[in-house]
Amino acid sequence: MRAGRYSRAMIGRLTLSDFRNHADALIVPDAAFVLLTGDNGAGKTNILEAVSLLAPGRGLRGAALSAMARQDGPGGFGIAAEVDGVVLGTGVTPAAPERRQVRIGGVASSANALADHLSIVWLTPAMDRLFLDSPGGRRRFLDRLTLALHPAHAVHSARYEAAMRARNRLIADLRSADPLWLDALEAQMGEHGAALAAARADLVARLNAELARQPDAPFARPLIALGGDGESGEPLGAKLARERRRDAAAGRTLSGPHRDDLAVTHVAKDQSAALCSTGEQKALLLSILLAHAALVAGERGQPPVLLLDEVAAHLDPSRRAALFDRLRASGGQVWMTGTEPGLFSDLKDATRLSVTAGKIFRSAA
Ligand SMILES: Nc1ncnc2c1ncn2[C@@H]1O[C@H](COP(=O)(O)OP(=O)(O)OP(=O)(O)O)[C@@H](O)[C@H]1O
Repeated sequence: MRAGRYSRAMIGRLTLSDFRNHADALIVPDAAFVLLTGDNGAGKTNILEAVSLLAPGRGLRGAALSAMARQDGPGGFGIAAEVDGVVLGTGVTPAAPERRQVRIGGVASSANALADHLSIVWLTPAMDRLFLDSPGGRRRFLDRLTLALHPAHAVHSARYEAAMRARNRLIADLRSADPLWLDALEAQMGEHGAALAAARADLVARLNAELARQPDAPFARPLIALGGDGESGEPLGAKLARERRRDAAAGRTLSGPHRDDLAVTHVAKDQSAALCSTGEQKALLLSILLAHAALVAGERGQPPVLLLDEVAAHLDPSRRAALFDRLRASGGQVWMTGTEPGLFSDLKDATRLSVTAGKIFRSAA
């Protein structure tokens, strides 16, 4: 456990330069809740996206870096945040608009190193269809949660994918493929695939244990299960070797953790999440994220920063009040957006900001 290295993970000061529609913005939160309200298109989600770039990856929209620099700006953008006295900075220069640069405490660093200073968890409207759409989105969600607890997950994932791509190329012409090379690739897939599956299974078990500790009402309690074909007990490497011909006919690898899925059940209703109402699905997702935030807090000794985009508007008043209570109890910093300031009127301990066309103003409670 590395928790001793972490202090209070709160963003004390955030500056944006030429990021999306924000030419020059400064936010100095002085409370656990940071509330961003304003009309559609004002630039609220853009601020959450900027914060999400203080973690490894492409942020909460998964967008291209070149799309983030302000149109009509000089090209390039910068984001800087003070986290417990250390300035985390990221951005791109006009000369290299697709090369993300990271500085930690003024020293050039890697995006992965950001995770040592700040842990960030988000929920956006784009995730509303998570239970309805294809398994790929659920796998990415699962892997994002897994990575927060198993830092090596990204490496196993990259090596597994690389070996699978190489295998897919070879089996496209199975007769002239070198069997020894296929053996080697399948052994790699077996090794990294087993690590992926184990980390995911560990995450799911810990999430379910955490969810069982959380109150059931008024939030829906989910039960999570991993669906996939890893149940047979046969090592993946051997299975892949046996299935070469079938995979060659299909033109791709049909077995392995790249086919896993996440099955979520609404416990009280004994119903799949996909059959639940829109608001119930949102509540299930929030329960999972809050349980995950509790796991991250336990692992790191520090709760993550939560970014909740347009979450309050989807909940009825009792669920909204319960959410605010749970968020306060989580002890972390929470950034929330909404078009209606009235949604947040019950929150006394908040930095209230109104956003209008890329300008940010302090607003009264
Ligand atoms: N690179 C960019 N340069 C300038 N403006 C941009 C850029 N990218 C996006 N925008 C603008 O940012 C605005 C969207 O901002 P954002 O998504 O933060 O809105 P929002 O306040 O969250 O709105 P909603 O309530 O509708 O979700 C749009 O008007 C869009 O044109």
